[in-house]
Amino acid sequence: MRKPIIAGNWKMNKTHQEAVAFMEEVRGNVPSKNEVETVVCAPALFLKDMHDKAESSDVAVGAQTMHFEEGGAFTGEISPAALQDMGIAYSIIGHSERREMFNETDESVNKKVHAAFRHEITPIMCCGETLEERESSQTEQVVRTQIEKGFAGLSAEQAKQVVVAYEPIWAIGTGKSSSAEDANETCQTIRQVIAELYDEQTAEAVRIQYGGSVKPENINSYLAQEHIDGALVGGASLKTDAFLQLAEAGKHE
Ligand SMILES: O=C[C@H](O)COP(=O)(O)O
Repeated sequence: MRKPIIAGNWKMNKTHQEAVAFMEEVRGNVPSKNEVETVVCAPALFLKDMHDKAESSDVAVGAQTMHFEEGGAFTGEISPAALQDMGIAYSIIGHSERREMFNETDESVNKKVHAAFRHEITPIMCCGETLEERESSQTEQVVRTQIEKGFAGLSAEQAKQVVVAYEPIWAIGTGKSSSAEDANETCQTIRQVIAELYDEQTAEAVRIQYGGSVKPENINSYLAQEHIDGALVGGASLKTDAFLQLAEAGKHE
């Protein structure tokens, strides 16, 4: 039985004041982490204060990206050691916006996943196809390559702890969500690729989120699917009431 994981990705939104106020509002109201993991991935500037505000609540705070190096001359970057030092236990890795606008590749994604494990950070590793790739029937091959390269060199024990976020790029922030059945089919492919890389038991343990225009009104249809274990939510995670509804939906998966 895989525990559902609902994660918000705020992207470059909110001020520090708004971020801390959000945590104040949600910290006592999210479902128990024994039933569903709830994470808010916020701009790095706010992480420490959000984490402090969460105290021992059931909502966790995550980063949206991190570097794979321990430290050094990487202007503007955030080290995994710094995240770990602040108590940050999750990081999104390889979001399509990072791949498209900040030159992240399957190779750097793989290095970041390894760095996350060195620092006790759970990687939320993103994959997904463009509209062009989908329309030319390349979805399976694209996702297969992203998973094979992203998981390279991980032990089975590490692989089990990776959270994969399947986000068809054409469904991100567009209001055009993938049908739950189509999303499930690709998530099943992802699980199959992991089974080929490792074994069935490892593949069955990996949690796979769907992301792309998820909101309180449609999350249940995704969570009802066999291979979907949660959601990575952008726009709808910015409002406390919607975020709490999404977290609550995870509880009933
Ligand atoms: O990381 C989240 C995704 O990019 C989805 O964003 P969205 O829910 O605004 O479509």
